[in-house]
Amino acid sequence: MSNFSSQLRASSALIKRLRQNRFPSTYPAAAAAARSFTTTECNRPTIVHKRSLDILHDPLFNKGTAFSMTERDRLDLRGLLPPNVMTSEQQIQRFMADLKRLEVHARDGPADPNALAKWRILNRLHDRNETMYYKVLIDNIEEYAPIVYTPTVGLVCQNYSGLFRRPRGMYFSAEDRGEMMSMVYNWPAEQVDMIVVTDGSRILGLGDLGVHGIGIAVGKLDLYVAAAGINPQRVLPVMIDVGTNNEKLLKDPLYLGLQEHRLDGDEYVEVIDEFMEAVYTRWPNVIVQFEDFQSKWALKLLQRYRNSYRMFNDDVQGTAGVAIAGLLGAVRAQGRPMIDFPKQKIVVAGAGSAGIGVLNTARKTMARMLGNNESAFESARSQFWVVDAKGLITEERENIDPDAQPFARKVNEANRQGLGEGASLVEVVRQVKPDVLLGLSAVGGLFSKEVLEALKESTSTRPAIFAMSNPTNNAECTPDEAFSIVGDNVIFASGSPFRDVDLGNGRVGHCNQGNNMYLFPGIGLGTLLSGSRIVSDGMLQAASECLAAYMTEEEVLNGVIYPSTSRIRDITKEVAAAVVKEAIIEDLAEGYRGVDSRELQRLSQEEIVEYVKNNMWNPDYPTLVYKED
Ligand SMILES: NC(=O)c1ccc[n+]([C@@H]2O[C@H](COP(=O)([O-])OP(=O)(O)OC[C@H]3O[C@@H](n4cnc5c(N)ncnc54)[C@H](O)[C@@H]3O)[C@@H](O)[C@H]2O)c1
Ligand SMILES: O=C(O)C[C@H](O)C(=O)O
Ligand SMILES: [Mg+2]
Repeated sequence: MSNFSSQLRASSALIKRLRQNRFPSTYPAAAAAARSFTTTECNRPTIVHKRSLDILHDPLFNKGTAFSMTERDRLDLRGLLPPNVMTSEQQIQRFMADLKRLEVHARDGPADPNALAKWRILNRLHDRNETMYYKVLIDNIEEYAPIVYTPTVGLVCQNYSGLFRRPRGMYFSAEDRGEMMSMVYNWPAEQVDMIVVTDGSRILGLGDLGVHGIGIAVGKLDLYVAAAGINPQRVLPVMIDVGTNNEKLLKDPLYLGLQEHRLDGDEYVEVIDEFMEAVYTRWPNVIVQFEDFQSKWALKLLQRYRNSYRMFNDDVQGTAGVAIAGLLGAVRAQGRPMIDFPKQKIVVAGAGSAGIGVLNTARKTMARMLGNNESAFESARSQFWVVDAKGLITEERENIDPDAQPFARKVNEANRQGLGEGASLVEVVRQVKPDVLLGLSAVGGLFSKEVLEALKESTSTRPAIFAMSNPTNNAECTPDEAFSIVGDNVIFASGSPFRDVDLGNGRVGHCNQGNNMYLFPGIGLGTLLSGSRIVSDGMLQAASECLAAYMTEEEVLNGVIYPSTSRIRDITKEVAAAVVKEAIIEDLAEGYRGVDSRELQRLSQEEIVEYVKNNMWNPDYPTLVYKED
């Protein structure tokens, strides 16, 4: 038993007795009992008549991270705050550090020097008035998605210790093992539709940010509300804090999470298992989106849970769908039919959870187009050249990651191309002359001048560059670099938003945002409204195909392969409808609320879209009626 849990257990008798203090002081016996715990009049406990979130949301009683563990147990706060208990001095230190940081960022900070300041103002509104917050967000989504979501959300996570004011969501820490099944009941909502959970181990391309990664779950759920119309009262951001391997955070006295190295192996899996069991016990219909788990666990956990729970991994599956839609758009932009996709030579830089997700799905998509059999699947493999931190992956690679193994080039194939194990990205691009260069490496500037110069020799009439790593500084190249070095004709997409490029004479080099935000809200909403117990490959494929088909011929020929963010609510509705339809076709749809599976089966395509639309929450004030308990 850890020191922490033994302290807790020893204090349980005391907790029970202190609970008596809730009696009003007109009860003489209780008042006397209360007095027996106080030494002087001035530290006599304050009587409160609320617990849980009501306490945190009441500025009169809220102590934030300074609630002691015994107080957290007494007031049903366990799990509603990050695990590290702070002193009031530390709280003030964090606040002051944050205040000063704003000045620093205003002088020489990120591209939008006011981004963090805007985030704070929006965040305060979020804390005060949710309906108004989402109205502002929906009505100005193009302007504020980059603030509440990528890229600013990355900066928010990096500075979370200073930005933290009120908790949002739940924290399950390694110290909560054995308690999660009861802790979930500390969350006040009877119904939860969407959970986005992270363990903070790989936040965007920023690495292990530990408990501060909760910001990413909050940002994703903001899009669930704004784009998919999930009711904000039914979303739950979750941080599973199993420690951090970020040495800076481990040494930082102001870090909000557990200051120990990450759990690993069976111990780690047991924590995630316990969390999954707990949330599905309380909310059997919830959908859990896994977000920003390091690749080491992302793929394993997906395989572990995807056949028994309603869950998906956004970085693996959402990203793959968005990338495929973009890759098909790039084929169309060359004036060729989508069915020519299997002829594309694709160099992928990055073989982590996102890269592997894209590779597997792209290969399957090609195989389907080539006849959907074993030999089609085998021949599709040869379209990909995969480069990771150690260079080109071939079968000669020692200790090759099993997930990357299917994409390792045969040695003789590589040699024929003048390449060998570990060849550099620039060599690979020079020799392969690919149609597409796709980056999910988290390395900013990886598509250097040399690499882009090499891409000019592409055999494609219109090469495509996907610099998908986030946030902005981690993009493999900028659209300016792409258009100026490779040429005006290039198709360009990046994970984080950039401005379009002025090519002169009124021509525009379009910068597409190739981000999984175009799919995950629709996948979640479609799964919810279909009532499917799992998120099948077919449902994911339907989502991706819907996004691919959303763009008109004229748009793609102009280099526009993804919709603008201003259309995100519309595309999400369409994607959700495609997911519902596929669930019906696969006989997975069990219905939602008053609509059962038979009724769903009778709906026409238009009626499915209407059904989705009618179930999307809108930011309008409801009429309020008061009733006594
Ligand atoms: N646009 C999107 O929608 C989207 C979605 C998911 C992930 N991403 C981004 O993708 C990036 C990677 O995510 P991940 O989970 O796969 O991370 P990861 O850290 O697991 O994988 C990174 C991969 O890049 C490789 N790499 C590192 N240095 C390299 C180099 N110099 N050349 C070539 N490859 C190199 C690594 O070997 C590894 O295979 C992150 O920046 C993330 O933000 C973007
Ligand atoms: O969060 C994003 O913007 C996309 C993606 O999920 C990522 O991890 O980079
Ligand atoms: Mg992610």
